[in-house]
Amino acid sequence: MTIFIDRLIGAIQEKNTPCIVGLDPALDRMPKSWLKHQGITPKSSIVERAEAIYQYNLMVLDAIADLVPAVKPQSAYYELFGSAGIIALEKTIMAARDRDLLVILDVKRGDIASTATAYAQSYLPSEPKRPYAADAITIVPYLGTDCLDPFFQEAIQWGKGIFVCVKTSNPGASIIQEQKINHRYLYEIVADLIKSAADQSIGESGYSGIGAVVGATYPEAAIKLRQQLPRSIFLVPGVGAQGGGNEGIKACFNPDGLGGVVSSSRAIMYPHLYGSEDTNRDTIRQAAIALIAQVQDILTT
Ligand SMILES: O=C(O)c1cc(=O)[nH]c(=O)n1[C@@H]1O[C@H](COP(=O)(O)O)[C@@H](O)[C@H]1O
Repeated sequence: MTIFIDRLIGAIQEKNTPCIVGLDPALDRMPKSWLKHQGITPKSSIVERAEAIYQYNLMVLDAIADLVPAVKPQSAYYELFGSAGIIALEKTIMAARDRDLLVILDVKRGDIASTATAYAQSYLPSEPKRPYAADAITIVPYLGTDCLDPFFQEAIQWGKGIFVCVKTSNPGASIIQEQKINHRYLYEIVADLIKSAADQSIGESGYSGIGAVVGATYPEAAIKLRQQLPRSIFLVPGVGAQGGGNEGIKACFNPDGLGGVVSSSRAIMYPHLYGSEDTNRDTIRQAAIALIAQVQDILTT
């Protein structure tokens, strides 16, 4: 069995980019012309809307599948439609796998040990054909080590990945994550909790799939965290729509040009909202190519 981290690093090297695309399908961001073409109106049923988000994802997947190593669906955009949305998420995961893309399912879960195990078994099952079968998930750390360990154990057992929210990209993150305890930031203490599981699960690629979410919006934190967790893979959001800069992206990578995946959702999925005249398969592809070029430039200079 080739474990998640080695498949991810292999796909990054094959596609020659650490950029990934977030699948956050929101009807109110989709072009009106596209919705009209799909027959979506204010009277459309929940099932029709959920099918529309799946169809939109197919357009995005077809535009970017050969360019990037992975996609990151955010569960909330699917849960919004109840069971129909869950079906749309399952179909999206399967469509991504069919296109040889790794799937990082963004669920940001966290709970007491017994429930954490159930979450991990739901999203990271050993059989790839199970619903929700993702390659990695995002989790939140604030219930403590007994919340983290079941996720780590399940992931290590089945060769999957975990991204712990260590320093998130949002503007309010510092109010909690930059609290100081004994002269150290809370995010550094959270990183300590990951280190031992990460060190015990280093793959042939030299990296560990026990990783961290580190926003591109906080370069100083990223520099510290890169030193603290040298072998962990970082999920790096906050580029594009959230304005994270080159410095923050660069800080998340090691000198070998590896160590992170740079994730962009809205700026890729909805080019018409970010300066492009239209959104279609071509403009989505162009948006992904632009991100890839930007990141390549950052990592090679
Ligand atoms: O885990 C994430 O992906 C994540 C972590 C974080 O710190 N900040 C963050 O924006 N995200 C996710 O990234 C997506 C937003 O990406 P953009 O549309 O590119 O800004 C949403 O799905 C967020 O939930």
